[in-house]
Amino acid sequence: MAILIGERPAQALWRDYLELTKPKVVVLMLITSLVGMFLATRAGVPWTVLVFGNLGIALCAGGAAAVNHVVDRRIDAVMARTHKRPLAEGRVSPTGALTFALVLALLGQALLLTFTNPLTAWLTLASLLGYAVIYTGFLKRATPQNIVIGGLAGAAPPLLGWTAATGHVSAEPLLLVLIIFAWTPPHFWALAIHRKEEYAKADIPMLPVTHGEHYTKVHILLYTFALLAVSLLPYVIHMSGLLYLICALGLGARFLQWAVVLYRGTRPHAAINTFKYSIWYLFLLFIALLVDHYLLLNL
Ligand code: HEM
Ligand SMILES: CC(C)=CCC/C(C)=C/CC/C(C)=C/COP(=O)(O)OP(=O)(O)O
Repeated sequence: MAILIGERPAQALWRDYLELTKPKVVVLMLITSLVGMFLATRAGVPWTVLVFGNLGIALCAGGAAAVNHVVDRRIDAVMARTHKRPLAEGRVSPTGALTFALVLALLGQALLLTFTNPLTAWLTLASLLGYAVIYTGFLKRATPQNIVIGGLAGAAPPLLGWTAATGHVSAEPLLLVLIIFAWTPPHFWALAIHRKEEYAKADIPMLPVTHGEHYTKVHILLYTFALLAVSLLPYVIHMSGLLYLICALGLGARFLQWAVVLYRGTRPHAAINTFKYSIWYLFLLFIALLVDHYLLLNL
């Protein structure tokens, strides 16, 4: 029998707090930080860095996401996609969510400082503030380029993984950041086209609302071209081998195909399908980087 707290089952409470951390987004981020870590070294990554480094990054990202829920609770309540969120429906209070965010962020920072290095802790803190304060608190309501600039925070995890393993920044992880940076606009604007009316209703200046669908589709196409080009650079600088090149070309060509289908407007549901594909794309591209890395090491 479920234990009741007031009118609510106790179990729903932890689920609400988990939802605040945007767990699926954070899991994909963790895959990119793990790949950053593994690609950074020829020798293995120490298990403490692997476990507590990634946990630290995940806790800080989850903390940033919880702040996003607090700041956005009023607009979340207006949009169909987000109106059932814990703060939008009042199941979690802003104070409760902010306390939770603070605990996650402090725990994350403590783990990073203890098991990795100050550089990783600083860069993670910058990403946390970049998303929670600069993107959510300011850019989101200020400019249709919000997600392009704010995308840097979400793109950081491969760099965070790399610095956690090595203690320094270098060109290779910055290339991985660049890949996610170029991926973010097609990822988000495809969804924004699908949800255009909701963003307009919430008065958020997303690109399809301010500049129309056609303009947004052209930009998705351009960024997808740029993404395909940038995704080939790991091969060009001999960071990755032939297996990665083939995967990057195949995955990129498919992304481009979706961007063209979306641009032409010939298929129903093209926008949401492009958004869904973008998630598979990033996941598979980073898996390809990892598999290729270990293949190269064994050759
Ligand atoms: C500023 C940058 C970004 C913006 C504006 C953005 C926007 C969004 C939005 C609005 C959703 C929600 C879709 C929904 O609720 O149906 C979403 C979903 C998702 N995003 Fe992003 N995103 C960004 C960066 C990233 C990054 C860097 C990653 C991972 C590396 C990522 C991974 C995902 C995943 C996995 C989902 C699906 C979540 C689910 O099904 O619940 N996003 N994104
Ligand atoms: C430390 C570190 C790596 C920080 C990164 C933090 C993080 C979780 C970034 C996620 C990016 C994202 C999902 C943006 C969408 O926000 P939105 O407010 O536009 O979307 P929403 O309407 O679904 O809330």
